[in-house]
Amino acid sequence: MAQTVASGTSSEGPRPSYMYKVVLLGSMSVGKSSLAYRYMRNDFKDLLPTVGCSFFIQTLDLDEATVKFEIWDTAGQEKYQSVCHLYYRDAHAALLVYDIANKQTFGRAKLWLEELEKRFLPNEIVIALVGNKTDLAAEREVTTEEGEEFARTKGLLFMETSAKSNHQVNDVFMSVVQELLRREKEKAPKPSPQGRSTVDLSASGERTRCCRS
Ligand SMILES: Nc1nc2c(ncn2[C@@H]2O[C@H](COP(=O)(O)OP(=O)(O)OP(=O)(O)O)[C@@H](O)[C@H]2O)c(=O)[nH]1
Repeated sequence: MAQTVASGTSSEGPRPSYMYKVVLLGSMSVGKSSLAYRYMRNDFKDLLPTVGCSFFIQTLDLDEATVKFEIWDTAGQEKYQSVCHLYYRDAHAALLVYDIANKQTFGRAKLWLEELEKRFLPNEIVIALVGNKTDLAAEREVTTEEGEEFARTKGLLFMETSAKSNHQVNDVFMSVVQELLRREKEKAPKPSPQGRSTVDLSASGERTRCCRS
């Protein structure tokens, strides 16, 4: 994954700095833009449908690292689907968003997962399944258990949110960051018994990418 120069210091020495691209995918009107807007501005308002893609940058100063998040909000309308892969092809993480009050959008999230599975190697990208609009509890068509079960079988992070009532929006992005950082740690050089570092060559440098574009 993309590690840039060390920046800042902590009690344990210089803090590493990472840049991650996170892409929001899902059917039209599930609330992708609203989630991004809530996360970036802590606000909720009626937004126009996304045209193509919009892009935000958020910097997080965490204890263990500085993380620069590039958040790519894609358009859910069918007419933009053919260009979507251009937006997610070098992503480090994807949020597959559906509307808990619209079962069809849950089906579409599953199709998005198939698409990502074709284009990325296993574990190459962190994927979170996000059931949005929990404030519409009375209209719910997808149970929490259905979402959880699907995420569990596919090894995805899972969370239900409401961009409107600000339910777990920050938590979704934070759990994605934590998972990305956990994977960074896993790949970090491990000290050998003699005290010398061993480097996992398969995990260092540029990521191996799948063949499709
Ligand atoms: N009740 C409720 N409505 C929401 C929530 N999030 C978004 N909405 C509404 O759902 C509609 C679509 O929201 P957007 O954020 O534009 O959805 P989108 O997925 O970005 O849509 P596209 O840009 O067309 O792909 C808007 O009317 C929002 O106000 C939520 O958490 N609860």
